Amino acid sequence: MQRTVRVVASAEASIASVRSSLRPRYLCLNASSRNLGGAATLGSRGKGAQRYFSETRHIRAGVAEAVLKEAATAPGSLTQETIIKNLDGKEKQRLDRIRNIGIAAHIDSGKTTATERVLFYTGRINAIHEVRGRDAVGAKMDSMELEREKGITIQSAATFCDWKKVENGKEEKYHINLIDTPGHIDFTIEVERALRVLDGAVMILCAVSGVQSQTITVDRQMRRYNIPRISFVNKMDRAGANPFKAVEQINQKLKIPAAALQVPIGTESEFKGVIDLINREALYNEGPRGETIRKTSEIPEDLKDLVEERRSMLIETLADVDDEIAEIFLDEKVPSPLQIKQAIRRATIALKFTPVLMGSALADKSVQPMLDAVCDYLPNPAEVENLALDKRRDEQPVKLVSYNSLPFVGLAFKLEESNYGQLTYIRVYQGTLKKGMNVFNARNDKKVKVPRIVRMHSNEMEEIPEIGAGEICAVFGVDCASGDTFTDGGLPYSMTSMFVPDPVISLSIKPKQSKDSGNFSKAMARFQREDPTFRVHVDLESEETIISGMGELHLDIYVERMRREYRVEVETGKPQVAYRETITQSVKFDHTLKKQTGGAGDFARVVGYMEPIPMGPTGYRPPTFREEITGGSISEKYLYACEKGFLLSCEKGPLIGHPVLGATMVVNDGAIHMTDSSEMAFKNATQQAFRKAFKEAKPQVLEPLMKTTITAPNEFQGNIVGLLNKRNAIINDTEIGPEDFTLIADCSLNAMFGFSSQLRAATQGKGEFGMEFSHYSPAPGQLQKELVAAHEKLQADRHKK
Ligand SMILES: Nc1nc2c(ncn2[C@@H]2O[C@H](COP(=O)(O)OP(=O)(O)OP(=O)(O)O)[C@@H](O)[C@H]2O)c(=O)[nH]1
Repeated sequence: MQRTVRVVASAEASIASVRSSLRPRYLCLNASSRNLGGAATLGSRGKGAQRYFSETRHIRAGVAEAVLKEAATAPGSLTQETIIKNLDGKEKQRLDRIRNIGIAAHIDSGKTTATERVLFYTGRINAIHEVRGRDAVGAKMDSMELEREKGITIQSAATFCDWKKVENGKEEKYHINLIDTPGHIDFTIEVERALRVLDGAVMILCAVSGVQSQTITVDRQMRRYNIPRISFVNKMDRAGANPFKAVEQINQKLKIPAAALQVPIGTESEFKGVIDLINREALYNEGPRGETIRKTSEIPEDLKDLVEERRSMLIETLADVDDEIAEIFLDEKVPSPLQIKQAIRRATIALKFTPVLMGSALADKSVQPMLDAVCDYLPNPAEVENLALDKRRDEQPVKLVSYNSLPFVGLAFKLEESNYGQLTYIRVYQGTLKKGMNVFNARNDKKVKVPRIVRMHSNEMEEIPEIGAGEICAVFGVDCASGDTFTDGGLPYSMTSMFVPDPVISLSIKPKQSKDSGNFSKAMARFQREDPTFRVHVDLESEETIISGMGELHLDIYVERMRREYRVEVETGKPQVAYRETITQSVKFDHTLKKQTGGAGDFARVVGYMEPIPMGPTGYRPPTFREEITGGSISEKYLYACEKGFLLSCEKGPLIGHPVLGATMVVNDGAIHMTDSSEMAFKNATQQAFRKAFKEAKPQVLEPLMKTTITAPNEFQGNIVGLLNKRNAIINDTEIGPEDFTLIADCSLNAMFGFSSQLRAATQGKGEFGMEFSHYSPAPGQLQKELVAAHEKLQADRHKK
């Protein structure tokens, strides 16, 4: 399990220290049977202790808070379990009934369609609208006009709902905060930031395609943030649906033990419902939109064997990942349904297992059992370890506790511009966020007042006076950047933010009419604030505004949003690839900068060598600078200037003006002049030495290779292999399914421009593809020559001007 709870040397000792800081009479609380919120129990200290008992009852809430406060401020003072055990009953129950979940999957698996059902069955919406449906309304969670038009999710959308789960004839209400994320890799940051703040996820798979390229990406992202997940095999109504193939693929390809909790009743258009393997019960959806679940213990005769076979497989898989089931299994006994459920919960939260459910969102089948599974098997906020870094204590990690009366700590994970100003999504990790409260931004210590708090329901909102720990909300009027931590000012905490991939593609952009430049700048500033993978900079040489992002679709969407939301028509240049430059051999340098133009001159001499850095596990490494000066020929401050000069040079390589990777510069000697040397002289000398040495070190242009996944009906395989061969792609894997095939290849990004339209033409619009940055690799010789020549011409033209 990666979500290790930091077991502290002695939790009890810490409790003792907290207690000793309290007045002595509190010692009557028994450490082993502390029940701070419930009835305080009497210690074994006899009558003296008894005398204090009644007093303690009055202040026990205070003690609870003191212990918890200490737990939250002293790094590693208590284990998460101890803290949770000590939460008072009400608080425990509140947390127990909260689930913060995300829905993530490959493109078009049915995330939005499934979310629409969830909202309908939980009573959040009164009617179901389909993605690209005939009623032209569009699904609730695809609220952006562009999303509805294109039928894709571009931005993640947050909502919440209450699900009434029936357990043993009793209704239990769960509050679910839910984020629907986009499937396209171009919008991957939306998945990253959602997973960063969620406690669990539903991974949706297509019953026909099983694990697809983006499922693998999503799997990686879930692992990055230690997110427990349940799996939902959707589209069981489609021809060729096979949920067990999907289960097998989760085991094999994602390498996470998985087992089905259900078997389908009927397949394809005859798909009627599922059999719950744990209770051996058939579940049928009834009513116009499948809103009623009819449960019966009558299992269709032809499915009885399959039910027993799959039930045994479930128990066997659990025995591999859960000790309690392993023991029962070894004793050749059969676990009870309750034992199975508890084991699934334990193993899922421990990231050792994923339970697989199945259904068809579009056909309104078997979505409710998936919601039950969210409540049954995904963790509540108190069961997830969330850490902050304590700035006072050398950034040591501290556990945050989802307890309402602790000091507030929250993370701003997403920004969005709305009609009422900037909306900031916040996950409250600890404490309570109240309207009108002052919060502090841990990045810059700025104090901001929270004027309004809302709960988001896609693009609608509901104003609330406060929000407790473990919840997700949005606030207005709080100026910050994505990933900022907020506290109540008392705790010097900051939380680590999400992983932000580097952009791979850029293009120049400018408004067609100069009158639009105000709105153009506004749009740029907003998009950049909202999306950390969208970058904007002005190229100092060409004076052009350059936007960079994750792919053509990503940038196209922003250009389109500029037109629609800001009424700015823009001109864009040809998309440019984010090339890099490197060297392939070691060279020595000995460079002197000497200028004597009357008055004070400039003097700096730098001696050393430049060499390639060996590749790291993820490829070329960032450039590094080292000094190996002996005898103090260059002083510390000038060496610092040398390093600055080197790093500056690496931002724009000498070959084609792109950043440098995989090169190290070592300065091991030099000379200074008593009056003429300066930091500026050493910086410039290093830059000049770098340019010369770089060109001598057999430099190379590197191009990004993209892991490209293409799926299309089998009959088009030949066409697609032809298209890829033309692009010199390296095909790494081909998988042929009953209808479709999937091909995984490494392609140069440069060769993939315009591929989407060619793929459409070659597959009658039935092919799909996705690209994701894989690694940098030397560009083909001819391309390198062309790029260098083009860069030289550009430089010469600029000089002429
Ligand atoms: N046959 C069938 N089609 C479905 C099912 N669920 C969704 N679809 C269809 O699959 C397509 C994609 O559905 P979405 O809900 O937009 O999928 P998504 O995963 O949210 O898509 P992105 O966010 O763009 O990746 C739509 O045309 C849906 O109608 C299902 O259970 N069965």
